[in-house]
Amino acid sequence: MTTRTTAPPALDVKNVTVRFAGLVALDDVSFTVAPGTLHAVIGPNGAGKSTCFNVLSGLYRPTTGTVRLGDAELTRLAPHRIAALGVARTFQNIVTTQGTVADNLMLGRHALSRAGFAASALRLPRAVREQREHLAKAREIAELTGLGAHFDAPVALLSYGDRKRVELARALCLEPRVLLLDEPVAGMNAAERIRMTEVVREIRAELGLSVVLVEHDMGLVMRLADEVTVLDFGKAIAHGTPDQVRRDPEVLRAYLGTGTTGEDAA
Ligand SMILES: Nc1ncnc2c1ncn2[C@@H]1O[C@H](COP(=O)(O)OP(=O)(O)OP(=O)(O)O)[C@@H](O)[C@H]1O
Repeated sequence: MTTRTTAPPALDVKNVTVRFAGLVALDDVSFTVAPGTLHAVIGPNGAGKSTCFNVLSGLYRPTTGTVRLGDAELTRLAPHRIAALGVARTFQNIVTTQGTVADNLMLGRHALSRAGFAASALRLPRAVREQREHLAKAREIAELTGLGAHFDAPVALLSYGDRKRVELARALCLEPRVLLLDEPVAGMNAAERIRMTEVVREIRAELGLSVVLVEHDMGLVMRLADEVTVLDFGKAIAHGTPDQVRRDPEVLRAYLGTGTTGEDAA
């Protein structure tokens, strides 16, 4: 896998508010994901984490506020335009059980294809060459995410942990500069969580991309995050390193107020 030499631009979330009818799901939220860092967004249930992710990936338009990736304003772009600027996301719920691992990763390469449909269908030399290059890249990403041995296997036959990593690998096939990880270990057993933690570490080291992580598993957040933003009732109540936020009185109040404590809730 080629290691990226240029750092991704900063991702800047500025004064973002999202209103649904009378409800304020995000209330004037600002934070910056510094280039090449892993930034976690945590908070109790209903705090606004998914809303925040949906704004970053373009599924929701904020009522006010902006999201910028370097010089590019993402705020009003459609999801596929945001993806084309190098922001890829995973989804909390695994959506695919169709096809092989290779098929799914090639879907992730689709947005990067230059040869048109007709050229591919006619198997013109340029299209054939491009297809071969995409397949080689997909195989590299499968290796990096621990799926190399399953490259030609049907996804439906894989374990839950492996399928979650197919979802991650599919997003990586877009060669993103920023990866949005939506609860990557949800529903996993302890061994699968450890494996996913290792893989996230490896992709960061190898690809140098920025990662935004929404995750309920506080152990994972504390092990992986460089910086954490804590949401509560739509407001950002704390920012800092994992150590700083875990000792922040406002954060403790937010979690204790929901009846959850310790490392298993976010
Ligand atoms: N499409 C929507 N329409 C109306 N209200 C919504 C919508 N999406 C989210 N909300 C509300 O916005 C608030 C924030 O929800 P959100 O799903 O962002 O929280 P969350 O932190 O991701 O919660 P969880 O940890 O339970 O997934 C909640 O009160 C939720 O009911």
